[in-house]
Amino acid sequence: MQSLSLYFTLITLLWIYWLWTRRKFYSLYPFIGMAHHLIRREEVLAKLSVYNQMYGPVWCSWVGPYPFVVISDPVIAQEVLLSPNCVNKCFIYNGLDYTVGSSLFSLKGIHQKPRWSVHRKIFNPAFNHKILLSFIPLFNEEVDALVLTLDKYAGKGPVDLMQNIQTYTLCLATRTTMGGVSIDRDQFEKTLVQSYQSALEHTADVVFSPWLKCEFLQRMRGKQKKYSRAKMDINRFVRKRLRVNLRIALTSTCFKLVNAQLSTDDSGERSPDNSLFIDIAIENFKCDRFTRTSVDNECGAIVFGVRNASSTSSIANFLVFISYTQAFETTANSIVYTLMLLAMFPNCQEKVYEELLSEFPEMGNLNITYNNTQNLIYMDMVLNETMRVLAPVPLVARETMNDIKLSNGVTLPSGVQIAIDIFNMHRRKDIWGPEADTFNPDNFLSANMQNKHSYAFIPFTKGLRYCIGWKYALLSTKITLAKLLRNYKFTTDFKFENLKFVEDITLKLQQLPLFTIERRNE
Ligand code: HEM
Repeated sequence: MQSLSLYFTLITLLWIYWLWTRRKFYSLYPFIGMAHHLIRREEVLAKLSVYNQMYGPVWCSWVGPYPFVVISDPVIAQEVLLSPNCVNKCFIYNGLDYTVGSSLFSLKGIHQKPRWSVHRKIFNPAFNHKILLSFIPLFNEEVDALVLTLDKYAGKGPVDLMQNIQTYTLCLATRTTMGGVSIDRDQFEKTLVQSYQSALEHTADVVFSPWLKCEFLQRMRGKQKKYSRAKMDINRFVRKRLRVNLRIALTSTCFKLVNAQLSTDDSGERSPDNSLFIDIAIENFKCDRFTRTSVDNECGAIVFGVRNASSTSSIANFLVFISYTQAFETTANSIVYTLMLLAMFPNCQEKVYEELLSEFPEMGNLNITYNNTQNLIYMDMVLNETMRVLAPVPLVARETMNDIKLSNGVTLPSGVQIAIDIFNMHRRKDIWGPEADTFNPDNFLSANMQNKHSYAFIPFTKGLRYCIGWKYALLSTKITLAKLLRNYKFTTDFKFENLKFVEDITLKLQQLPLFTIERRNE
């Protein structure tokens, strides 16, 4: 017996040695695979890049017991993103269900209960072109308020823009998804944006280090109080807004019923393709297609990702995550990162400014229209290049529901996890040229885009589960950038080469550069 266990120990040690020494596996450890790389989030993207160089654009490893295929090849990414067998998100997103509650972002499309496709169909109309156009006056109004705020910093020392821009995009997200009522910006700035930051930090912790769901560990790290205060603030705010909107909706239903008895005229009714996100959620609640929890989760998630407070008492229940991130954090990041890159590459900033001067020759409060945004061709190139070189969501992940046969001859069995490494795919030198790692808006000249695969650039992903808010994000970002860059010049001492990236579900910078802002006189 003793010699048998000695024999097995020897075999195991030899096996570990073999894995260790073979170049192919030299850093993918047995038993845990690449799980240890997820703990230090500032290393994830750089490590994936090393593995991509070693194994090519499609390779496989393990995260604990889960087989993980990592893809940075546009052709294979397209096959995965278009496959109905890959519509489910990977197990890592379970961390979101834990903190946010299930929302469109993490819902599954499993065969018996295709909840994701049902919710997606219901919400698509809230993001249609007509609705988007109706938001333009509100976008203009909010940027004007932002410009007033930035005036305080013009001509003064270096400033951190992120807090101001996040407050701004949070106001926008709230007003456009939860109804156009005006917002108390001071309250947003002092409490909500900070609460959101804490909540987001906690969500990233839970997603990448699931053991941090343990309340005891949170307490040991001294973060429990901060997180629960954040969740209370956010929950209070969302519930207040929901209560007001529900009250208005239910009152208007009563009015409609009374009116219907008095007359058959229903001209006051809002057409279904002209409804806000919250209206759609509430309509579905009234006709029993959504539960009250679904309304809470979907509205909370689209703005904040807040989970139903009564459903669980754990510290992380209803914390913030990704759709909240989607609705305003990714948008805020894209705006600040574009300003940052233009500050680092002043020639590009001058080209944007010249384009803006010819579109808006007059100084003062601009009223930017949809047509104006369509004329800003160079601005489009700059925005695309920002999202190429700094992919706002660097990784997305799926799980196969059935076997799927890829065009490279590989069959992925059901239950395999797939990560699409958008960050490194956007920087592949064989696709984007030898300067792929630097910022050059000319990459998006139509002549340079002609021979590129349509999935080589996917900041909002493509395929079945592409970002529902992509047009909203692009339009609001363009209007914001146009007003800011027409009014101010941005500079920074920070160098592009010194940027260090953190995979925090969205792309973060280890150190965010400070900006100097100067008013333009022309
Ligand atoms: C620059 C801004 C944005 C970027 C880069 C972005 C990017 C993305 C990406 C990459 C995904 C796919 C995630 C995955 O497959 O795992 C996604 C999904 C999603 N996004 Fe966005 N997003 C942005 C803004 C927004 C906005 C403004 C909203 C809402 C108003 C939004 C709502 C959503 C939702 C609900 C999903 C899940 C869709 C589904 O699974 O059917 N996003 N986004």
